[in-house]
Amino acid sequence: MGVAVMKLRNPPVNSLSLECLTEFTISLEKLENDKSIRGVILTSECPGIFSAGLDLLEMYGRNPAHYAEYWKNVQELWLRLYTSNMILVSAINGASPAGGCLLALCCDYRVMADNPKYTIGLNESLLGIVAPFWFKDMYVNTIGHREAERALQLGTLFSPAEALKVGVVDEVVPEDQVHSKARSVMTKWLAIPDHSRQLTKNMMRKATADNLIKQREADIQNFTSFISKDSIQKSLHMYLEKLKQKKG
Ligand SMILES: CCCCCCCCC/C=C/C(=O)SCCNC(=O)CCNC(=O)[C@H](O)C(C)(C)COP(=O)(O)OP(=O)(O)OC[C@H]1O[C@@H](n2cnc3c(N)ncnc32)[C@H](O)[C@@H]1OP(=O)(O)O
Repeated sequence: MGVAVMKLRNPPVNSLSLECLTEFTISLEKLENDKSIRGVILTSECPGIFSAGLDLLEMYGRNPAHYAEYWKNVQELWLRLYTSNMILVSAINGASPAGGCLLALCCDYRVMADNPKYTIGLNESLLGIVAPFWFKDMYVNTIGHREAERALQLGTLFSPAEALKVGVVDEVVPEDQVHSKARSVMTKWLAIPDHSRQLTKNMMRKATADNLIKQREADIQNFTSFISKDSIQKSLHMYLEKLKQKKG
């Protein structure tokens, strides 16, 4: 029926390394150019994890040129996903912090597994970093200004039930039904003529995407100087240590 399933697979946690981001963007572009594909279901092959978000090791202990290159690719993937002509449905079958949540927010519809261990949200402030304005804009578009303001400051990671209530996800279903539900949602969206749906999507999202497009270079510079700061590198170091300790 012209639907592709994209499964993220970058073990152990589906972090978005530079390589993973680049492959993702290329795959998406191929699907976009394939006239037989009208929709994509985005999901994960890592058990219990949708995506751990941006790869912290791409933002820690590297040089400014690397940060700039990485950020350019993060922007590129976001612009392509958010403005895709295809119908994107996410089947969120695991934890989805920060960049993981970003991927889900780019979709037209979000189905999440009803497992309270899985959380979703833009938790950047907990890491001592700040969600960029375009992450914020997309959050506001999805859950409204007040909820976004609170969730961004607190770095809230919502349980599936909370995420549903606030509107971060559209539907929560038993874990074994995430894929079948995503498929049935897709069928409903496929019934709408592409040209009218695409123009409507464009009308809703263009201003947000254009806001980044008109200042892409400045955003790269901002990211690079922010992430290069000693204080920010220290915060990331502490966060990585905390992740390690949790294990031990
Ligand atoms: C002005 C403009 C300003 C711009 C300012 C800058 C803006 C930046 C925007 C940032 C966006 C982001 O997405 S920042 C990324 C945010 N992501 C997170 O906070 C997720 C952190 N991770 C977790 O919470 C957990 O790992 C979780 C995903 C739930 C899985 O838990 P598990 O118990 O299954 O697994 P763990 O034992 O924790 O992790 C397994 C290994 O993976 C590593 N790992 C986990 N998440 C990772 C990650 N995102 N990147 C790299 N590595 C990661 C751990 O360190 C472990 O490494 P080893 O110990 O070596 O095995």
